[in-house]
This record gives sequence, structure tokens and C-alpha cells, in this order.
Amino acid sequence: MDFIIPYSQFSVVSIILLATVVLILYANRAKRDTRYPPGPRSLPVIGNLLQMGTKPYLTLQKWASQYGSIFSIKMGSDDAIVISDHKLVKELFSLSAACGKAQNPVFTVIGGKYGIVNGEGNVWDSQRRFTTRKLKDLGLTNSSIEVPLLEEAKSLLNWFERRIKEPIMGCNIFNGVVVNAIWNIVSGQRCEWDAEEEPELLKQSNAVVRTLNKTVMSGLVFAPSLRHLAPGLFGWTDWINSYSNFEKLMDAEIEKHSAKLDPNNPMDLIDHYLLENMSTTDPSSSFYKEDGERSLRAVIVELFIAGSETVSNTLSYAMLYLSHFRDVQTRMQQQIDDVTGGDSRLPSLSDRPLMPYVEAVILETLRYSSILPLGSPRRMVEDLVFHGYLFPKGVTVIASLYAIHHDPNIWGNDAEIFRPERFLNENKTKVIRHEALIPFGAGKRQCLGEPLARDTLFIVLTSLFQKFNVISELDGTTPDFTSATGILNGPKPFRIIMKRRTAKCT
Ligand code: HEM
Repeated sequence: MDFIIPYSQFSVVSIILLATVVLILYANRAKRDTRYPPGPRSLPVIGNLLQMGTKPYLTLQKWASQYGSIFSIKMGSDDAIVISDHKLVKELFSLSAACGKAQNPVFTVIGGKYGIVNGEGNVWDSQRRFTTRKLKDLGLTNSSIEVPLLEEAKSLLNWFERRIKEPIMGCNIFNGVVVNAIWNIVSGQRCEWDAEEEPELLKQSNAVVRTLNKTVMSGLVFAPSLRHLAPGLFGWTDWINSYSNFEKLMDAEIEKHSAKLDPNNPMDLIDHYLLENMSTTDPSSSFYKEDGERSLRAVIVELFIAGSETVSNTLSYAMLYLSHFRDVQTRMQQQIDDVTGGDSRLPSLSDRPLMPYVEAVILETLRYSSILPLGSPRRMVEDLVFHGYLFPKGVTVIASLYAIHHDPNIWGNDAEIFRPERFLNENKTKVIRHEALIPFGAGKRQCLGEPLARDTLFIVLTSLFQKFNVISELDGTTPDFTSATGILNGPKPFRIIMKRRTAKCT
């Protein structure tokens, strides 16, 4: 007799078989090394997804008080370890063993194995070194970035001038300025972000970040296998499409640069990169031939993804906080006036050491908003026993930056209050750098765009508050400071009214 299972029974059998495999895998988890960090119970396939809620960073903050500074979770069927102590994050992230990147399929779309954000080993090392060096040469860490930043600040002031006294949205107003700061370094150009029709560069880069955020809101990041089940529903399809469109835009720019490249006079990051690729003869190098082309494209796209909405959202948060905390705004304006002599000239980067209160406002904004609440997840590239816990090779490691930045044991009982003075010495003349403030991550993979981010925040905020008072449309009521969460925290929609300052500190 033939052994044939009827179709209806076949599906029952396959479900039972699948369930058995899942249960065996799940049971094996319980047999894990006793040094593996403790954590909440999870479900097969989806892990801790259902417990994460709409704000995973708050859930992880709560679990830290339950399980300690080092605990484990399940992201789908993958293991992850969460660290909620700044000293431990700094120590671990400076080790080569923790220098890998989490291979979450949602994130590895970015640059694949070619760029910096997801690159590992030699590729990551060589691409990061080259890009950091070139960004520095192109003015990231010296004052030549100031010229394009001031140009952007001026166009922003004109934009506000045209909208004086009318309520405007406080979110997304800085995207053009920030994208241009990066575009200038990458391609030596700027786009007309305030033109009637939104430039393609802005449209596409916004779409990339928006669709990436959607994959977090849908839970895809915490259970990536859902992309096979319903790619459209969980935002996977939109994310892949917008990423590929942005890549095409960058390819077109690279082609234009290749056509007019002057080897004796490289003007921008793309030019420098093309020259490096052309001069590379070592086939094992990430700059060699096709690998070089892929790396160039990956790095450029990454700079936009990593650098645009991070800075733009931080600026939006600053507007939200300062439009509400008017005393902070006035104190900041007083200092800007004192240093620049009212509005006789625009502020410059060299004013920064003379404006400790402004600097403290920026630091407090970075702490309070914690726009990357879970940093950028790492991956262990080898087994490590760290403070008594086993961090197995391959496990994802998450730095719970939000929990660190809001920990009352570190910041005191007013951790949930916006108070820039916490970053000033007693007579408020000097900025105190707090070792637990790590919005740019830590160790070997610490953010390479930090100098550009800090310069942009300083120039935009000082130029703006020198000229305008910013008032919350709902003056007198407490706005909603909680975040509309994605990969990046960003403020919920809010409206502000700009008023021209007519006299000092009014
Ligand atoms: C307020 C603004 C920003 C914040 C809060 C921020 C934060 C971060 C964080 C937390 C990381 C992960 C670091 C780690 O693994 O320890 C990171 C990585 C990175 N950031 Fe930023 N970032 C900002 C702006 C920028 C800008 C403006 C750029 C470039 C134009 C940039 C480019 C990068 C790159 C390429 C990486 C990957 C570094 C690597 O893996 O080696 N970021 N950033």
C-alpha cells in the first residue's frame, strides 16, 4: 500500500512537525550556558515582540530595573543582550570582540557588507578610516564647514521671516538644511530645499528614513522573519523600494562626478573616493574595482541615513523644548547677544567656547531626547565572558542609551526634567562633560559624524534664536514631550510661532 498523506492531513502533519522543531529549539534555549544573562520569557519565532509595546526603549528601561544592567531578550528567533550602564557600554564597545554589526535583515539593507554602518572586519576598518580622514580634510573638523552651514542658516532665517507670526509645524523644518550640510561635503553642491517643488534629493532621503522608521513601528525589526509573511504589511516592501531609489539617485551623481573628474583637483568626497578606487591595485582591498564602486555607493547612502534625520530631529526637539521653557530660551539669547553684540553679526563656530549655556542646552537636548534610544546594535564576533556574563559569538548587543540618559541614579531625581544647568559648573562659566552622556555611542564604532552634528546644531540654533523668539502655539500648556518612535526618536507633531526679536532679550 502506498503511503500517501491526503492534502488536508498533510498540512496538519506539517504544522505538528514545525511546532515540534520550534519547541525543540525553544527548549534548547533553556539549556543555555548558566553564565548567559537572564531576561524575560519569550515566545518562539516572535521572541519578545509582543511585550515590546509601542516604545521598545521604555520597555527595555523597565526590564533593566528588573533584570539588571546586563540582560537578554529575543528579537524574533535571534538572541540579543541589552546593556543599560554607560561604563559597561564604554568598556565593551571598545573591545574588538564587540565590533561586529548586528545582522538584522532590516538594517543590513543599508550598504550590505560594503559600507561602514554594517561593514565588519577589514572592509569596515578601511572604509571608516578613509571616510573619517576625508571628512576631516573636507572641513568636518576644521572651520571650513562653517561657510556652507552659515549659508544654510541664512536661508532658514529667510524661510522663517516669510512665516512670521503664523503657526508653523516644528517638525521636519530642518531636513533641507541638514541634508545640504551632508550634500555639500559629499558632492560639493546644495539643493534648493525651500523651492516650491521639493527637490528630488530631499524627497528621496526623507522617504528612506520614513520607510525605515515604519519597519520599527510595525515590529519588523524585532521579528524580521515577518518580512516573508507579509512584506507589504510590515513595511518591508516600501523600505526596500525607497532604499533602491535613493541608491539610483546616488549612482547618477557618481557617474556625473566620474565624467568630470580632475585627478589633480578633487573637490568633494565622491571625487576623493573615485581617485582612491582608481589607484587601488590590491584585489583584496575594499576599494578595488567593483568592490570599490559598491563601497562608494554604500558609504554615501549611509552618510545620509545616519546623518540627516538624527540632526534634524535633534533640532526639532530643541525647538519643542525651547518654545516651552521660555526662561531657558531667554538665557540662551542673552548669551548669544553678549557674545555677538546683539544682531550685528551672525554667530560663528569660534564663539562656541564663549557660549557655555548654549552648549549646555545642546547637551541637555541630546540627553533628554536620546534620539537613538537603542544606539546602533552591535554583534559579538567572538565569545566573551564580560563581568561574569557570557556574550556568545553572534549575539546582538544593544546599548540602551535612553535608559542610561534617564537613569535617576546617574542624573538625580530630576532626570525627567529638562535642565541644561546640569552640564555647567557652579558659577555657570564652564561646560561639564558628563561621562554618562553618550548619544553618539562609544568605542571603536562611535559616530563618525559627531563633529558635523555638533557644528550644525550650534550654528542653526544660535542663528535662529539670535533673530527670533520661538513660542509654542499652545503657550501656557505643557506639550507632549514623548516621542513618535521609529529607529529614531522624533517629537510628535507640534506647532510654533516665530516672532522677530526687536530688542535684546525680548
Ligand atoms: C545628533 C546627531 C547624531 C547622533 C545622535 C548619532 C548617533 C550615532 C550612534 C549612537 C551611532 C552608533 C555608535 C556605536 O555603535 O557605538 C552612530 C554611528 C554612525 N554615525 Fe551617527 N549620529 C548623529 C549624526 C551623524 C552624522 C551627521 C553622520 C554623518 C554625516 C553620522 C554618521 C554615522 C556613521 C557612518 C556611523 C557608523 C559608524 C561605524 O559603525 O563605524 N552620524 N551615530
